[in-house]
Amino acid sequence: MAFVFPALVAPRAPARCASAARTGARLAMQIERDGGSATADASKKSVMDPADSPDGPYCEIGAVRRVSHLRDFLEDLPVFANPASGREEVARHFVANDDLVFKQCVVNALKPRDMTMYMRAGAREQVYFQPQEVRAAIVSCGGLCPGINTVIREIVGCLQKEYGVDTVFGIPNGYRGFYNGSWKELNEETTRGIHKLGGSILGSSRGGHDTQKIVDALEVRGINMVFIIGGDGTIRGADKIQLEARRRRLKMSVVSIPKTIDNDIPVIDHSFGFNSAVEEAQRAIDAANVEACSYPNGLAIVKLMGRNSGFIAMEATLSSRDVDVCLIPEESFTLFGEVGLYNFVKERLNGKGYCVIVVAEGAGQDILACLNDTPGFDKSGNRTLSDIGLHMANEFKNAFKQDGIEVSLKYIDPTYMVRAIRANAYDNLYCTMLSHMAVHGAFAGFTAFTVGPVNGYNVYIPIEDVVNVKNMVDTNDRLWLRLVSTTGQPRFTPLDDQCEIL
Ligand SMILES: Nc1ncnc2c1ncn2[C@@H]1O[C@H](COP(=O)(O)OP(=O)(O)O)[C@@H](O)[C@H]1O
Ligand SMILES: O=P(O)(O)OC[C@H]1O[C@](O)(COP(=O)(O)O)[C@@H](O)[C@@H]1O
Ligand SMILES: [Mg+2]
Repeated sequence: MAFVFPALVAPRAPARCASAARTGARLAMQIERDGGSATADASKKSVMDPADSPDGPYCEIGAVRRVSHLRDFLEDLPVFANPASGREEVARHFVANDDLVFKQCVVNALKPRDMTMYMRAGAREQVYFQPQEVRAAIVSCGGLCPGINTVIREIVGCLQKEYGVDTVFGIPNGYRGFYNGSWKELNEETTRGIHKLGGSILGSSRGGHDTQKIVDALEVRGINMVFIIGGDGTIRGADKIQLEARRRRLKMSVVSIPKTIDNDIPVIDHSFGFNSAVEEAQRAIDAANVEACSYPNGLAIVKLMGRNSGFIAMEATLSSRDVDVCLIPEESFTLFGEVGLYNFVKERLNGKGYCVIVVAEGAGQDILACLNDTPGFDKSGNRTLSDIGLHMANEFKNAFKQDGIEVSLKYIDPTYMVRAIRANAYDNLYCTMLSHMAVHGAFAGFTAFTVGPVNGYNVYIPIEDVVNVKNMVDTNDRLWLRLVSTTGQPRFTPLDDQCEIL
């Protein structure tokens, strides 16, 4: 089978391409030989000369991000036909292991292209589990996020309805529940209607990850598919579980379903629940706007979640358009001084008559760090944040009083209200696709992977690609620049500091 990419016109390749076509062909063969668990590592970049391309137009080959397969450490693993093979309407949508999705889809024909490719997610023709042997477990960890229940429901639904699996357990209260809690059987009945609920029917927690105890519990109960819903911390925990399962040579697919309200997981387009959160955050901004414009010198501050990444604040601001200033962790600011926020607020009150500020909870932590002696940490080891919104409100209240200016100041903190809602229609659909893809990946024998959309296509991503990098707002990107042009906010840092940051 030829390994052919959709034609992508690019400049004629330089001389180094002479052996590249051979490398490409080698890569194609390797993928084929491995039954599709694509084996090229990230360093294997190569370029195919147009003259050598069987397809005519120029194409480039390389950098397929490999997803681990159980066969990598278990020899002679039996392979079976997908139980849905007999259903023509399903079988025609089987995804081949050499179907790939480019990470970078917008290219400049004259510039080098990031050739990273991910394996397209979806049901495979060949599977490595028989439905009757599967014993699956689902756990949710870390902070809540709209859509967790939809994910739980859809994993159960896909396992049981699409593949005919009997046994699916729900693990209570996060990682600790594997070894310290009563597991609950999940099925159509116990998951009916849960996609309309916020939170997680399984419960969640921070801390409590004990790799040995978790894998012991999984081994004792004969679990061979583990679906782990959680954010960056959870994914690091999932990585440890899969490594230990591999060390013990267990036939166990460990699958991460990325969850975060903060949208801080890299590679994927955005995380589930984020859309619902932005929608809900706007309600708080609406309220702030009404309060601010209804009183003389109305000033409203809305604090939104976003520990290290200000995506919710940025997108809620951009979609609301009623915001004067948006502050995110990615851009430092000063409250006072010539270029400080306070002066800008005064200008808006003088000009427009009122002012609305949106602040992500992780913004301005450097300002607060000077006031706190020792930083705190939660049970997962995340630094606990001081309340920047409240601090700003108090500081401004005092400053206005000192300046003899009467203001009507309202501080709105809807953080948990934004996080605890049910998923909206968009996220319910997103979670459905995501969960089904996770199940298909596990049945196909893949492990140590996470799943999510890249350029709109669901793909399987090696866990190692997402564990140590955070997705953050790029303040040089056009989305942030658009926000700045909407709000008209300047940089609230002295020019010297700006140079340092740049
Ligand atoms: N480095 C790590 N190794 C193992 N487990 C971890 C690690 N970091 C976090 N965890 C576990 O993952 C779970 C969730 O992590 P947390 O940071 O609270 O939320 P999130 O996964 O949403 O980022 C917790 O049970 C925590 O103990
Ligand atoms: O639930 P807690 O412990 O109060 O934590 C709040 C934190 O959880 C989050 O909502 C999400 O954090 P995680 O995705 O890491 O779980 C952050 O935005 C916020 O800082
Ligand atoms: Mg986290």
